[in-house]
Amino acid sequence: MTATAAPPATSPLAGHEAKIDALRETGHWLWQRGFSLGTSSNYSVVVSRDPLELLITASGKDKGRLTRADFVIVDRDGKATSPGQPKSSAETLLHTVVAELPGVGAVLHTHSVWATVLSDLFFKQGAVEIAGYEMLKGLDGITTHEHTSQIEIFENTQDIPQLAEQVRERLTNSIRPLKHGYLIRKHGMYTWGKDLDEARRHVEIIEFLLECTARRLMLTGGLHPAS
Ligand SMILES: CSCCC(=O)C(=O)COP(=O)(O)O
Ligand SMILES: [Zn+2]
Repeated sequence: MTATAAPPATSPLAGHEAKIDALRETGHWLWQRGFSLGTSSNYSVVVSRDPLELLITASGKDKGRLTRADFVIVDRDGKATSPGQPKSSAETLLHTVVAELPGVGAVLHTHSVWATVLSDLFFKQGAVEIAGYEMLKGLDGITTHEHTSQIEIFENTQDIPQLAEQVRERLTNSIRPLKHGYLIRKHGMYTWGKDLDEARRHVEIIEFLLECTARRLMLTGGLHPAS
């Protein structure tokens, strides 16, 4: 990752250099893994809780080569906190809706091949069901392989406010709230964590589990995810 100029002292980004560089390094890592190719994906960290403010990637940037200028500070409504900043991610509201949850410090959106394919293959079932894998224990709060995780799938849309409201309803659902992450059909994955390290771990773990699911289907020749 190449060094780029620090934001000027008058910029709303001033003082956030460490978080910016951590997100830049995250983008480079996700790009290397093939999870954030080209301009796909977006990433955010919470920089203020009350009022809620996020540091988020600007829209349309190559995520493998983010510069220190490729970031925006937004409020809970997804609006830039001051004029003159670049346009924030087109999916900003999908970050703010998750970041509103207490305990969330970072949100990562990726576009891996396996998440994209499985989000379509399992769309009619509503979720990818993942059960019995030791690697499930890499997800916050899971302590045994004897666990079933449902990675829910939302239909893709360009109407991000409407999708954000659907996600909000599922995040706050009292019976079975979304945990760890979700998929958007033929699009990608959202995951989050208490901080950037945990969100990165969740990306790795969920991607591993999705790849296991997909490769198992390919080897066994059928859509029998629970068998
Ligand atoms: C070729 S990626 C299409 C847009 C998208 O899904 C994405 O994740 C990146 O959008 P952004 O506005 O955050 O650059
Ligand atoms: Zn996307």
